[in-house]
Amino acid sequence: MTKLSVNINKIATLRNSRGGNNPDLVKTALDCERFGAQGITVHPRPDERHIRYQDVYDLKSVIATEFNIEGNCQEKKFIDLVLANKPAQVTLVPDAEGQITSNHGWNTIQHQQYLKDIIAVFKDAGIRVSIFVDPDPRMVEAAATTGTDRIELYTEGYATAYLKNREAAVSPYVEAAKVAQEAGLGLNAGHDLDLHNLRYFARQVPGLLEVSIGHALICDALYLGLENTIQMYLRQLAG
Ligand SMILES: CC(=O)[C@@H](O)[C@H](O)COP(=O)(O)O
Ligand SMILES: NCC(=O)COP(=O)(O)O
Repeated sequence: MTKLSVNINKIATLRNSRGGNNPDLVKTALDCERFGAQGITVHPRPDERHIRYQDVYDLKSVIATEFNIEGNCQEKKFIDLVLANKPAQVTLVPDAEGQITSNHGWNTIQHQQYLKDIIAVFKDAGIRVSIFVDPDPRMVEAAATTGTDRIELYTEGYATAYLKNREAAVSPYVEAAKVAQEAGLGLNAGHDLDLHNLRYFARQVPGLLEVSIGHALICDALYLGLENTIQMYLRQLAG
């Protein structure tokens, strides 16, 4: 079964736009769980433009499903935040400063030693580690030498190419997933997955343990309601 982890960054974006507490991020996370989400994902960024560091503490104390914190482990503040909260999973993303959103995976060959060292820190704290990678077999093979438990395949390329030719779009992801399986790595995926492209991806990619979805899901919820939307995403994953 592939788990759905709802990324609630966009709820925080909306809240921050007026400075108050509407919508309430913690309540939304609990509602996502109540509506069937099997995990909650946040991606605090150094400028706190959506998720604030304090949000992570507030969420950690109430979330009953899998809590996944994504972010840039080259920031000391991020490492301290994760170690203080001990989520079920940390996903390491190589964001450059000022990026609008995540737009590439780790070069696991170039940063192999750095990743080994930082992954050991999180694993010593009992936190499962996933690293964000492009669907490139060389990057997946090198990821397997870092000690990470899982990889998260960056799916923006799939989402963009899906409407033109879905077979070609998913093919590198299927290959990357096979390499991950052979190497004993767990497999997550995320970025720009939506109600149109999710079912095909989940059916084609072997061993998919979890998807994290935020932007499209929260946009859909504006029209369809949050409970209904989460149920619709879960149905895409059910086959
Ligand atoms: C890691 C990833 O794929 C991103 O999608 C991220 O979690 C979203 O971040 P933003 O909400 O800041 O665009
Ligand atoms: N890891 C990907 C994620 O959490 C959500 O990405 P998106 O659905 O907001 O593009």
